[in-house]
Amino acid sequence: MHDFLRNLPKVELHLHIEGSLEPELMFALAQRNHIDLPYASVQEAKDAYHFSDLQGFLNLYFQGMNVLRNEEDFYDLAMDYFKRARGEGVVHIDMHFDPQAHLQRGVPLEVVMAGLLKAKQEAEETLDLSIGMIMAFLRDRPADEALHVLEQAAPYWKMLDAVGLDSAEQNNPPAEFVEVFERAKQLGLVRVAHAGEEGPAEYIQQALDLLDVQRIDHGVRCLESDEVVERLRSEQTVLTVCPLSNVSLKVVEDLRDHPLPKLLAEGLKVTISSDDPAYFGGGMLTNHIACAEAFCWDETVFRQLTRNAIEEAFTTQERREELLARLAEV
Ligand code: HPA
Ligand SMILES: [Zn+2]
Repeated sequence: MHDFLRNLPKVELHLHIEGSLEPELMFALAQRNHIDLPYASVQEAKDAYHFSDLQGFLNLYFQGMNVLRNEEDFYDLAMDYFKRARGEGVVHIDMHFDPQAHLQRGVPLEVVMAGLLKAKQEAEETLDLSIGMIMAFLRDRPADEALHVLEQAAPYWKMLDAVGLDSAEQNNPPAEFVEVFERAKQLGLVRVAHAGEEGPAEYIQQALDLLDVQRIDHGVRCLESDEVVERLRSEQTVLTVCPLSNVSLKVVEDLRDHPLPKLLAEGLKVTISSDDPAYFGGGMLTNHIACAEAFCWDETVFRQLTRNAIEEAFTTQERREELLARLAEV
């Protein structure tokens, strides 16, 4: 099974590139940029990665990314992850990034974009990896600020595959971001949103109705509403489920209690991603192996999940067909 899962042409639809910052690279960048870290060693950083909820994680996530200052740092961050993911058999990644988290620290959007776009181009040319770009807005910051960032990103609109919505979900409903997402739609940008991770099924409904999203990131709490499940099933809206993330952030107690099998049994379009692999115990392969063990899934299930992800990946029709052909050969 491990060999099969490694060889499976895995497609990751839900990955925060800032959450791929491994402690080793954090230390290297801290040294390069003369920044003091709150950890004495790589091991001490790893030991701190125990969370009781999403906010507990976000505090360390925003602190960790403080070492990212220059174009080269963003390039190194992304290339480091792309190479690691490719080594695990990943063939496509839709990458969220959080401009506001960098702008707040005085890092210009141009620096972020230049580093990430350079890494994307190099990965696509040399690693047999395709990369989608999702510019995410922080839902615990004012919607006005998000709108301003969207306008500021005008030189990059053509290079974005979608806009997203992330960060602390509870009490920050999609409804607050209607204007921002309407503007994105007017610009021809696809929309996605985190919903139903810590927040209620109602937020999934809002994301679909008010933000007109094409994907729901996480979405596991849809099971609390028959109406929302029916809607997701009939529209075959893809859910980007992140199993080890949900365990780390205590959305579920244990992977064996995870609603993934139930989501599949409900006929929903489920996929598997790693979310923030440096913080949640591993990347795509680790997530797949953990699911195989927890749910005793056979190859058929993983083929279906991978087919779902390929069909929904932000890439060309030609690349999707190529990846489907590769899936058929495994
Ligand atoms: O899992 C997450 N949820 C919400 N926001 C995030 N930003 C990075 N990771 C996450
Ligand atoms: Zn996420």
